[in-house]
Amino acid sequence: MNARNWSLGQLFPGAFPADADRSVTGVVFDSRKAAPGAVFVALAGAKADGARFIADAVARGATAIVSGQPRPQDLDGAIVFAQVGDPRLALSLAAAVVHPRQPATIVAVTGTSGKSSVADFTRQIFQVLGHEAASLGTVGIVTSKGSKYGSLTTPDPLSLHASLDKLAGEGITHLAMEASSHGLDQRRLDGVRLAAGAYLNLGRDHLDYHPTVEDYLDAKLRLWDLLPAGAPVVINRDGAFADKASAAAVAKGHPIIGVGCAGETLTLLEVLREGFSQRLQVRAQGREIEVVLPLVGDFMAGNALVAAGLAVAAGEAPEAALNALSGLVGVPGRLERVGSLKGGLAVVDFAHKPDALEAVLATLRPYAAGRLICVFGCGGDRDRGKRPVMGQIAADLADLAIVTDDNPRTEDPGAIRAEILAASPKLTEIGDRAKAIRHAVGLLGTGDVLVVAGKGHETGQIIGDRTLPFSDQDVVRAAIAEMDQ
Ligand SMILES: CC(=O)N[C@H]1[C@@H](OP(=O)(O)OP(=O)(O)OC[C@H]2O[C@@H](n3ccc(=O)[nH]c3=O)[C@H](O)[C@@H]2O)O[C@H](CO)[C@@H](O)[C@@H]1O[C@H](C)C(=O)N[C@@H](C)C(=O)N[C@H](CCC(=O)O)C(=O)O
Ligand SMILES: Nc1ncnc2c1ncn2[C@@H]1O[C@H](COP(=O)(O)OP(=O)(O)OP(=O)(O)O)[C@@H](O)[C@H]1O
Ligand SMILES: N[C@H](CCC[C@H](N)C(=O)O)C(=O)O
Ligand SMILES: [Mg+2]
Repeated sequence: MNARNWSLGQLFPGAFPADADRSVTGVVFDSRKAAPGAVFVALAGAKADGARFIADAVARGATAIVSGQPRPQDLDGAIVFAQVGDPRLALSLAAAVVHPRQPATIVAVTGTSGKSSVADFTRQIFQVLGHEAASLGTVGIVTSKGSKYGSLTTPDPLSLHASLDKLAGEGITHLAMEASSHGLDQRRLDGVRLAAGAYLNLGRDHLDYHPTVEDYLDAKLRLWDLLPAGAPVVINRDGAFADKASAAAVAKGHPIIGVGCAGETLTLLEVLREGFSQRLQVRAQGREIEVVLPLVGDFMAGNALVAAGLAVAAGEAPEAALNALSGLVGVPGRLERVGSLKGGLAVVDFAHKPDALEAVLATLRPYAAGRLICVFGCGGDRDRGKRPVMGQIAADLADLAIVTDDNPRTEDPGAIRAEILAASPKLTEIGDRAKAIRHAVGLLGTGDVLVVAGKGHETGQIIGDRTLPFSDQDVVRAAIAEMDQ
């Protein structure tokens, strides 16, 4: 809770006409965090209705309530109360008042796959071009001074605005952030002053939360509503549903920076694979520019161009943005080459959804003169429908696919594996993730490539409500060290 006070009129303009001058000590949306004098915003959530916790917030000292529902009849008369149409929006706007500073230039990227990579690459481009830059998303907050891990891709509005305020205070002028579909749907970014947005692609994910794919796409395209009039939008023209994303941007009057093979602003003309790098020919402003991208994979080239597009949207010269790509460093746990054993290569990747698994296996296939081996699983308490789909992809695209556990959370790990294994008799099963990885490393021989997919940068395995320390990279390295005798 912050030391200073705010008036309710400042925090929630128009919501408390009679009590606008009343001051509160802070804003909370979780009753358990309510301190004396706070305003509690009751949110209708996926698991619970926040209105049920109004009494709890008051018992802990809250003196004002904002809710989507009418005033509870038994609420103490001394407590001020406002009913608003969209409590999540009200919360986000209030969070931006409580934590007022933001980096001057903030860009956001949405899409099913590649957001973390694009946010990181955009930060790197901004840094190369001389700006104090940060990125914020699944891998946490990253600046030139280091990184701080956070558990959500798009944090809740109070944490998000506290971070933006702190970054601005530290002198960060440029920020690239991820906009998850949950974050957009739940209005977590509505108080962020964005300069530009980007759309990558759309595949199957989060259908446990979004009722349909259309609803999922609509949530992503809310990003355009958050941009000021005339702010540019970067579209990966090669991504699924790019036409819909661009039609929605045009309808809202946003100019488009199209990138990719079908892009009109940064046009990818040719890609030549050179070991673990690739040589890109890109046309920008009528000129052909050659970029040596020190990263593997067609989709990483696409991500890099979206990042360059965001830098252009933020006012950088296209050629300068493209030239900065030659110094890009890969993101932890995204096609990360961890080690080699007996002429075989081990890679760790964050693919935990069908499109990503398909893309990563297709990307690694040309590197596998021998066998392509895949160890993967599916998270518990997440979209069940993707399990057999991922099982089929692994069976089709890998020579050997081992199904293992990946954050079973509150589900029965064996039951999750069974849903994946049902896709194909070709799949094998080793439940314990460390054992599965060790077994796969032991199979490596000349020309083989092993990809351990699903956890990427994660440092824990979530079993029940406990998170046990676990790192795919550490297990791979330890297995290699043990077997490389
Ligand atoms: C499904 C989902 O998105 N849930 C998020 C949502 O919680 P919710 O509002 O649905 O919470 P709820 O449990 O139903 O409770 C409703 C309200 O009652 C309040 N409450 C609850 C208990 C109590 O005693 N008192 C009280 O006041 C809660 O604080 C909440 O405000 O809003 C919370 C605050 O913003 C989030 O922390 C929470 O994320 C949960 C932990 C989560 O796991 N989210 C994941 C699925 C997520 O958001 N993932 C995306 C995408 C990831 C990606 O693909 O990259 C992300 O951005 O990370
Ligand atoms: N443009 C892309 N198209 C398809 N797959 C991709 C793309 N970019 C990355 N991937 C795959 O998706 C995985 C996750 O990449 P990244 O973390 O950059 O995406 P994300 O959108 O942030 O994912 P999440 O929503 O899970 O945080 C990568 O490890 C890779 O397997
Ligand atoms: N942000 C994603 C990450 C999933 C990572 C994967 N390891 C899993 O647990 O399914 C989610 O929370 O759905
Ligand atoms: Mg991410």
